[in-house]
Amino acid sequence: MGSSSASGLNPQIDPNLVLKSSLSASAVKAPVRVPSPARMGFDGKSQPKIVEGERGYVLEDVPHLTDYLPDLPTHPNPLQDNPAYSVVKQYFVNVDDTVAQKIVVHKSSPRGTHFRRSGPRQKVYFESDEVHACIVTCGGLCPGLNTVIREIVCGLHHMYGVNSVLGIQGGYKGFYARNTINLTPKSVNDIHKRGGTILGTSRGGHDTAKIVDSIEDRGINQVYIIGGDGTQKGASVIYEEIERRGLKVAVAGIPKTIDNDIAVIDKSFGFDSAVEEAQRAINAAHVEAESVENGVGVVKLMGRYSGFIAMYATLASRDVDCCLIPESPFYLEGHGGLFEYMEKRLKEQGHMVLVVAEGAGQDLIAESLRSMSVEDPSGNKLLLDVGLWLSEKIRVDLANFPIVAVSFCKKTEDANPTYMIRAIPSNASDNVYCTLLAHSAIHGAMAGYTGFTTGPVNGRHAYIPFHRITETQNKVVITDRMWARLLSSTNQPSFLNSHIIEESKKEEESPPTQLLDGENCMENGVVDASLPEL
Ligand SMILES: Nc1ncnc2c1ncn2[C@@H]1O[C@H](COP(=O)(O)OP(=O)(O)OP(=O)(O)O)[C@@H](O)[C@H]1O
Ligand SMILES: O=P(O)(O)OC[C@H]1O[C@](O)(CO)[C@@H](O)[C@@H]1O
Ligand SMILES: [Mg+2]
Repeated sequence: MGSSSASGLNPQIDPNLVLKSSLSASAVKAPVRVPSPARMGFDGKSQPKIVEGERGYVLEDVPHLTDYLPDLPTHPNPLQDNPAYSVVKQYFVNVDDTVAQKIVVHKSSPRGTHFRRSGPRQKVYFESDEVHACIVTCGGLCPGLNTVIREIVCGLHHMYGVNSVLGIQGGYKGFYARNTINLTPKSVNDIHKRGGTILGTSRGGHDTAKIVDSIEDRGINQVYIIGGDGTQKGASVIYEEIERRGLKVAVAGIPKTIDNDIAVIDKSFGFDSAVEEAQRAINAAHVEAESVENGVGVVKLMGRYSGFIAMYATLASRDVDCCLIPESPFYLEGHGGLFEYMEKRLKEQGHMVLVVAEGAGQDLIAESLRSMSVEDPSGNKLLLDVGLWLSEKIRVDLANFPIVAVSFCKKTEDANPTYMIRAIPSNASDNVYCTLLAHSAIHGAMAGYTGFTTGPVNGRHAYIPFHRITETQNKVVITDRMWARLLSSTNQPSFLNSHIIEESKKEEESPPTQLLDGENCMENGVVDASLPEL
């Protein structure tokens, strides 16, 4: 059965590659529960695992259990005997396969950054009946959470014969403050048809030591963590503590964010569903606005720091006259301001629809309300209600504008579908995407990878080190072509003077994350990752 072939880097890796971190040389020898400083820096954080190859090739690799437990035995992957999968030619991913972060290159470009390709490996590091997995969902809701839960449970069972999967209830704090539930293919069979998460979720309450104690006490050896940027930061410290304690426990993150603000990956699950649902709210606001003289519909959508939902909902709808997002500062009065544009628009067509991301204009509102900054239990800034504020401003202040009829803004609708768009079940394409994410995470954990997040990079699923997706946030680049498309489709002002545009262009000249760099991914659009291959 078991052959102990694995080292921190895959043993079959291209010999031309040069290992930059010191992991294999200094890895701890003892097999179980040995505190392992091997890849830890002085601050107790894992060091990035960088491998360099020819012509500027760089692999930003993810940790492997054998980095700190070098003598772990391997086992043949049970998928090779699975009638559904064994027919596939080359079902197993080659150990040297990596996914390029940049796909738009020039003749003389270096080969650039790569991530390890996800998918099933020939050898696995867990036997079926040895696996005790758990799943936790943290942060805000997002369409597709239940689908990911379902597919982890069913995938582990059907592909790897795993029967022990625990659901941790109520987010991170559930590890030490709540009972667990057993998840079986039968119990999760229909959950993808429901919104929310059957496990419950929460913000705050991340106590690393207590969480890892609970993992150890319960004998859990695969931890699947579904959540946004905060959750992935939490997953990273859990992984570090597990490595420090020398436990054979794989930690796999599955990125969840309705705002699509997670860097590196093409698109987050639930985003498409949310944009689709937002169309209904925009339609409703349009019908209302159109039905009265000078009617204005204000639709507030989610997007704390990133305006992707608002931007895509606007681009898709064609009924929106102005889209306001956190990345694009705006002002109300004076030349080039919102009110001037609204006057013009209302004179032209007698009604208008504004889409506003909840994080837009926060400075403006704070100025006018002189409010205090408050945080939620996870430390996220609580936002002031831009929808309500803007509707009120329009109702009161814009009515004083000289050219506008007295009846102006008699009716200003503040449609607030903010929470509506995240409580729905995922749509068809998100469902398929969630399945691939779940499978990808399972294959990675079974193959002994740990401390990773999984997601599509240019349409191919990859294992990405935690720090790569937590160090920056994905944002709409307002000097990029996608935002220009939006401006040209709504005809709204850019609210920027040429000086600001030049400054922001300069800022973006430093190497950005993949999604900040328009050239990588459909001109800073969202790559269609609905049917990527593992
Ligand atoms: N830096 C951090 N270190 C450890 N845990 C963290 C960190 N930041 C956030 N967390 C934990 O992660 C969980 C989720 O964080 P948060 O509420 O910010 O949601 P999120 O994962 O970012 O999702 P959303 O997209 O909904 O904001 C919380 O339990 C929080 O305590
Ligand atoms: O009200 P809650 O649950 O804290 O979540 C609101 C936040 O969650 C998000 O949807 C992120 O998941 C943000 O867009 C929004 O600001
Ligand atoms: Mg967050």
